[in-house]
Amino acid sequence: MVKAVAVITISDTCFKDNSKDTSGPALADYVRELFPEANLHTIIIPDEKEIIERELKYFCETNLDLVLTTGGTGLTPRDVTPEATKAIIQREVPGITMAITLASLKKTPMAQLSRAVAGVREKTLIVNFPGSKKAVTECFEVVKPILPHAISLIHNEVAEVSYIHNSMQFNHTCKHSSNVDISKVALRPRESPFPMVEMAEACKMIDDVMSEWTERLEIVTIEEGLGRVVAQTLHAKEPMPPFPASVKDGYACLSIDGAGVRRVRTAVTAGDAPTAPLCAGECARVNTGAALPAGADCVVQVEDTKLVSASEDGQTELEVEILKAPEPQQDVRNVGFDIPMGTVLVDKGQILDSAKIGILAGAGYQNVTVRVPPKVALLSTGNELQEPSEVKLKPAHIRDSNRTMLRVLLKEHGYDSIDCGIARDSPPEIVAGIAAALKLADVLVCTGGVSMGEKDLLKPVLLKDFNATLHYGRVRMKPGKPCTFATCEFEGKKKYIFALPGNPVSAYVCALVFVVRALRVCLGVRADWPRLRVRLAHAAQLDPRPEYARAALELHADKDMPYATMLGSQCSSRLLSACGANVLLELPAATPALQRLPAGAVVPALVTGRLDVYS
Ligand SMILES: Nc1nc2c(c(=O)[nH]1)N[C@H]1C(S)=C(S)[C@@H](COP(=O)(O)OP(=O)(O)OC[C@H]3O[C@@H](n4cnc5c(N)ncnc54)[C@H](O)[C@@H]3O)O[C@H]1N2
Ligand code: MOO
Ligand SMILES: [Mg+2]
Repeated sequence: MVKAVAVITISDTCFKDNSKDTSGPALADYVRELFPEANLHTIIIPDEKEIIERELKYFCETNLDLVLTTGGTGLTPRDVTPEATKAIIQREVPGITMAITLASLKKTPMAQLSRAVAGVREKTLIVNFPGSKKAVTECFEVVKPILPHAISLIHNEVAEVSYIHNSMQFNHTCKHSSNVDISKVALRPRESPFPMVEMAEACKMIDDVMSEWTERLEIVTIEEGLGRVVAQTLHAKEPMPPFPASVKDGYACLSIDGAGVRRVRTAVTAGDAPTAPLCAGECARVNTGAALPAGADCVVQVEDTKLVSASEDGQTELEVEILKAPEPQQDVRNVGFDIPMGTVLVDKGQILDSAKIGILAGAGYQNVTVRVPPKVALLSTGNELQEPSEVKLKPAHIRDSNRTMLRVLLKEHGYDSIDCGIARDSPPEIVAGIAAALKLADVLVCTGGVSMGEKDLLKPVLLKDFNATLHYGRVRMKPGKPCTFATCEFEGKKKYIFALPGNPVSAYVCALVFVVRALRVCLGVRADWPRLRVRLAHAAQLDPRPEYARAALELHADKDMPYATMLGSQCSSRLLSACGANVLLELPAATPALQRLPAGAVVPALVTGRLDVYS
């Protein structure tokens, strides 16, 4: 447990004018995020070796767990932070500075000029960072995953260390079997050992991992292909129209005849094969879509003609007057006008919609080869869960809503899934539930048991019993913080596991932003949800985590942008907040300066629902 941290800004300039300090506040924010329960001390001191040494010693003597400095690590004569740090530490930790330098060198050759030091005095870890906000941000990312563990090691926290060792096998190569003892509640870690990754990192991990998925194909009828991703490019094997066709109901003529009286030689309605070619001075009555007789090169609509003579019974037109001289090709669709032969009708990677299916039908295709998404299994976990169909609830029980919600959420977005029931909160039951699901599916989506309680067994079971690689175990997002993405080998095949939080809204949001994304990556289609800029219809309180707020859009023709109304309390348990939502608003994390967005503020919104269905 990290109780106290100090962030020291070391800079003559910032010491004189505190408002110039940007790296210190940035570092303080990162520390608050990583150790929300720790007391945080922030000070600004000048580039004076004695003062730096005195302050570092003071913080070590007052038993701080961690001291981070920013500034004074470069080559100017006033840069003395490394010297002061070296003078007071008892053990150097060169790996930390090496890791920072290696990572920074990828971004800038200037990293060669940093002389930062990391080390331990008594029970305090001290790490020097450079003095810019950008550098602090990049360097903190590098050390973030090891800080809790390093501090536990310094404090010799045996239980925590062993758990962290096991859980830290993700991202790394040491895939030895885990010895996490999850049966002893007193030994559970008091702080999550899983680094909190940013949303963008989590998405990138999904994209990298899921893009390994090898394409699987199946042939379906074009109608069954609705919403599916086409795996082969289909061309027009014949032109559309296959004959020169009239665009209007009128008279097919020779444009060279100009205006004037014509003999109506024949009538051609749609579907009639044209008769003998027209000669000069003749026309043919035609309907929209009818084939033009040979010789005709234009159509004059009936409105631009006058009857000159007819048979006595009024059944037959004998002569008409063309009132205005027609242009060549007027109101004619020539062969291939709509679709020239060889045109790409649907391209590999496109999603079939009604128009494309119509085109394929018109072009004589009956079947289409489409990509097959991975098989998805759904598993709920929790001792408190009963089947939704059960009429009577046992004391302290609830009905499982996640499985049904996820099944239809996936269906809504075009994916089938296999229901694998409920596993109780015991390691053998969870192992059995996961194993049964992995036998049937490539992707397992389970809910519950990923947070910090003694019954939250998913991560330890995945690590220990499935030797899984955890790509991430926490994400800086609300809802969905403990969301987990893992892969493992099972019966010789790679499996992909999304362990979503049990809270219904967390499961809903994580399924949209992670699971649907992963399935889209497998199909090789655009993975991101479309983003709109929308205005808040009301003020919104910001959370320390970036938030996906469920909202309904109102589309007003007279307003410059759609207006978004959040759907009541955004508590993670309250699925009513997602009912009727067609967007997830991407609300930024609160900062000391910005705690609330006013009504009318513009925010990005992920369009996850239908915009034509709103109340
Ligand atoms: N000490 C801490 N506690 C919690 C933290 C934390 O960081 N420290 N994180 C909170 C957050 S954020 C979330 S989200 C939840 C995640 O919980 P779990 O994934 O461990 O899920 P459970 O504990 O099993 O259940 C949570 C909640 O959801 C209900 N639930 C579970 N499954 C279903 C289902 N299939 N259908 C309907 N409702 C379900 C369950 O009854 C609980 O009420 O943890 C916080 N705690
Ligand atoms: O992240 Mo949890 O999903 O806030 O409730
Ligand atoms: Mg829990």
